[in-house]
Amino acid sequence: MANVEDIKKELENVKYPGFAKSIVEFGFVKDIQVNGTNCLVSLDITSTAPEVEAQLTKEINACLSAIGMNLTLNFNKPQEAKQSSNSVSGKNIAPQIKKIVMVSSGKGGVGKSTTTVNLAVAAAMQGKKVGILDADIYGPNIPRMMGLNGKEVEVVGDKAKPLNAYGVDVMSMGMLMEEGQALIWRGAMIMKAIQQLLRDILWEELDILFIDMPPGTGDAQLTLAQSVPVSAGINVTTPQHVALDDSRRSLDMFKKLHIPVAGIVENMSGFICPSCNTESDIFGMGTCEALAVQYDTQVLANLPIEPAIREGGDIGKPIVYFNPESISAKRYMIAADKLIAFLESVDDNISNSAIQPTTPPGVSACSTAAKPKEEPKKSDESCGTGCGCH
Ligand SMILES: Nc1ncnc2c1ncn2[C@@H]1O[C@H](COP(=O)(O)OP(=O)(O)OP(=O)(O)O)[C@@H](O)[C@H]1O
Repeated sequence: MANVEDIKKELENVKYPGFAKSIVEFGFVKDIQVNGTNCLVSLDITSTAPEVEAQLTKEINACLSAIGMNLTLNFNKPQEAKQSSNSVSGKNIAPQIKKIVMVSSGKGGVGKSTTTVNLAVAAAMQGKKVGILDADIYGPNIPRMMGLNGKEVEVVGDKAKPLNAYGVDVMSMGMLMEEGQALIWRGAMIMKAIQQLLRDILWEELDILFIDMPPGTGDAQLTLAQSVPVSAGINVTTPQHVALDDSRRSLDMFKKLHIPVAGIVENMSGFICPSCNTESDIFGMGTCEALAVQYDTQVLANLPIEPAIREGGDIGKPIVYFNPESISAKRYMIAADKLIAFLESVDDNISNSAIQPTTPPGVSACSTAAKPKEEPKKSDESCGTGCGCH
């Protein structure tokens, strides 16, 4: 009859799936109890995968029945992470935020920060409690665009308080680091910084937190998706074909990270002449429509090149707040409205009401405000400034 030593010897022949070492060498065999021809083996394993447990059960059974033992196996394994949201790790390090919106672009300079600022202010103007996290470590422009450049961050205990402008809470890498520092940042540092910006900032209860990401599809995007459930992704692009190629990468990334796509913002789409206030096509307009169809999403807005948008960014006075009657402001308002409706549908249709643990089931952070009417000016005549209108 076999004793504990005999059984241990047999178990030395059982390799841990995928490795050359045995379960004994790994130290996974925690206890062996023998009672006549019955034995109880307890294993601590590191994998939650059911196939690992199944394979070990099969192999241990085979080798112990060969020496006439009846086996009872006990597995002690880690809890499987709940996959109730797109948060790959199942973690949510910022549960007081109901909806997180990742604003991304395939490449830099297409107007991602401008879009983030104006959409966030538009959502706040529609009654939402909104925040912006400027995670663009390579070019943290949000403080300037929100008129917060040079403002001191208040520290409470070991946490920092976001600043507020135009009803929006704002925190930026730019407010917390020395100038130029980010240029040497790589993978792990970016990941740590993003997690800290979510965990160590005193974010209040927010309906929507917009996150202005660094351009591209790298570590920052992955870290964010692994740290919090992201309810929606917005892709900002320009209508030129080369930008659209980058956009595809960005939209593919959303797909891979299981981030529902709220839509595409086609920025610098046409030109609004400051003299005659008419819109004309410069680089192409409307090319994102086909992209949206391809990715089963919508175009949230076509934003023209409008000098007032750039000026508003430069002096920290977002157009949507300071010039709400402008064509661009109205388009931002409609885009925010579409986004809010989308965020509601994420709750209703994608059945991920647990996407944010603090939102009780059935309660949405969002309501749909009345759509502002857009009244683009029609003009039959050129203003004579060469804007291209006719
Ligand atoms: N629709 C627009 N009309 C006029 N100017 C615009 C428009 N959109 C953006 N800009 C201007 O273009 C410049 C780049 O915009 P922004 O900083 O928002 O781009 P970004 O994609 O966030 O860039 P980065 O990759 O450097 O962070 C800014 O000066 C901004 O004011």
